[in-house]
Amino acid sequence: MSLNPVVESVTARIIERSKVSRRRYLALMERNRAKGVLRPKLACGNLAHAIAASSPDKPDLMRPTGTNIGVITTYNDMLSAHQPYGRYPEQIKLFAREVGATAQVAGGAPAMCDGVTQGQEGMELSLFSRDVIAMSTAVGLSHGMFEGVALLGICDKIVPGLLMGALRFGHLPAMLIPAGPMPSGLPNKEKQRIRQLYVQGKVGQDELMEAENASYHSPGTCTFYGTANTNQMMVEIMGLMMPDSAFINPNTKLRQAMTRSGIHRLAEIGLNGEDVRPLAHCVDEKAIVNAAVGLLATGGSTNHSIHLPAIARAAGILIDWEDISRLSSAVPLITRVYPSGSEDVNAFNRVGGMPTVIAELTRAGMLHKDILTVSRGGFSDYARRASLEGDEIVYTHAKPSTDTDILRDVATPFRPDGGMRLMTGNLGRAIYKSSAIAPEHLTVEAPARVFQDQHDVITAYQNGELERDVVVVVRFQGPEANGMPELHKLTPTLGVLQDRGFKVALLTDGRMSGASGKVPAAIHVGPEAQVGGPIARVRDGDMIRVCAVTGQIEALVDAAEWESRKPVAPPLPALGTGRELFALMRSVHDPAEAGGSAMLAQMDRVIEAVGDDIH
Ligand SMILES: O=C(O)[C@H](O)[C@@H](O)[C@H](O)[C@H](O)COP(=O)(O)O
Ligand code: SF4
Repeated sequence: MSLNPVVESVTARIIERSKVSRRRYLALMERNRAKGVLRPKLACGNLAHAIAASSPDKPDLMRPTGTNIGVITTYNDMLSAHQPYGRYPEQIKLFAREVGATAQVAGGAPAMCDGVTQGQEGMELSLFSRDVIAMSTAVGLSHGMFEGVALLGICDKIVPGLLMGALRFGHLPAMLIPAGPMPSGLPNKEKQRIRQLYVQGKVGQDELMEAENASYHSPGTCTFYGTANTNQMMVEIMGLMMPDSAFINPNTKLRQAMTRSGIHRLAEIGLNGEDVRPLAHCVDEKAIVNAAVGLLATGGSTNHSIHLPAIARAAGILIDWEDISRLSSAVPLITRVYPSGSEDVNAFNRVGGMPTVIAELTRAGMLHKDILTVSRGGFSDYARRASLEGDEIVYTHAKPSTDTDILRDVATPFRPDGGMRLMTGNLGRAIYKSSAIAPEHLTVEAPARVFQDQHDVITAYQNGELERDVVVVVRFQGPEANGMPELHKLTPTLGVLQDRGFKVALLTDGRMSGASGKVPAAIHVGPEAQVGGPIARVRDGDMIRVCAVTGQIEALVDAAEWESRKPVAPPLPALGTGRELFALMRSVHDPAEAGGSAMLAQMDRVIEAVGDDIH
């Protein structure tokens, strides 16, 4: 099947828009390769420091012709998904030695668990922690000791941050090394039901705690299709991890075999390997479009409407929400995984998983087949299912889905269009995830109730003030205001109101979790309230229309009255829990649609100043 014309035209539009920035990016990566810091150029003192503690690998590390893999690890015990990484570096060193290579931990990067910080002050550090991760990745790789990079990360801001940092060392080949989802526990839908019972006072804290522990019960990624698992999908469909490696559970033989084969392959594609594949050439416009297509076809996290533009920017590629919306009009929704469906990622993987998704979308002409991947055979390798025969991984062609309630073919999709769209109107621009919304809720027109703090919404509910059709407006939640937190704690409360038959929608310049689902939400509204955006003009009682059918976010207020209104003044910045440390980033960031990064906003200024005078 030839390439879908919308995919083709959006790709062409992105290539055209990115011509200058992509040219400069590739020139800088060539400068890094030709004149940058690489192991053979280190002085004796530099090298001695780098290998002082690295017996028994010292002799190999002294050989400039070998392959030394730099590991960036984001291990900590806060993220169940990252807990398995604690043992990975020692395993990776062993696997590297098996093929005459070496590995060293180049550095670590922080990782925030958005589940631990959800509804807490720490969530206000979450989005900008992605920049900290990118810069930490750069600090590790700046040692210049490496011919290849192994990135250990899975969750929300971590994979985007790792890629943003590693792409600035795009002259080096790199690979994401996943660790996989935890085995299924209490079903996500049942967890959500018990949360709603708790909100209504029908179950107590002990029952809620028991349900939460039964849902989040062991090492591995949470099993809903949120931002973390959307990351895994995205990295796999970009060909930046080994084929069919995203959704294998931790602590299994296949998982360990996949890590081993990844490290062996990384030695082959490293700068001194026989099949060099620099990250800068793997992440091109077509790979970015493949990621966007995967996001839409699988009903992935709304956070990727921010992360994908940021990752693309780090590779000199410019995408916007119009690109995503245009693709969404052509890309069918072919998976339903919680919150868009009832089943979890383990079930998704069981019924066919990424190989079946990639095979199906490729067959339908929805994906670029000619992208450079870390796998030897190229993109077609990713339409293959991995299994173990003894200790060896064998690949077989992907099979059709075995459960069409979870995964379908393109000819019989859940929806003819993707799970996400751009919303516009007199309230600005926003993103709306439609894949998890029942058809009867796609248009909500109701009076506004305005808040400036998510916790006040729950208080208003508890005081019985929201028992009606309502558009809950939560503003001053943008990157400039307080770091653009997720407001996912509102989901159970708004879900209760919706279940009672009220027309309910959320409108916010903040974010929602990839795990948020059933309640209509127009999010990432820009310009944000903090910079005087129109959302700062909304008053209690204004009729607001949130319509995913027409793509509209509209304050139904007399035009002259609307134009005459002044934006309300911002609240004072919040201090405590380290939030004051991030004031720097809140003052210089890009808007959400351009990726919401403070680091990239400033980077682009210096790149613009240097222009083509790269040397
Ligand atoms: O974007 C995401 O996918 C979320 O940030 C997710 O990583 C977060 O952890 C949720 O908050 C978990 O869901 P609960 O908060 O419902 O447990
Ligand atoms: S998926 Fe979310 S809640 Fe689960 S470990 Fe990752 S960041 Fe934490």
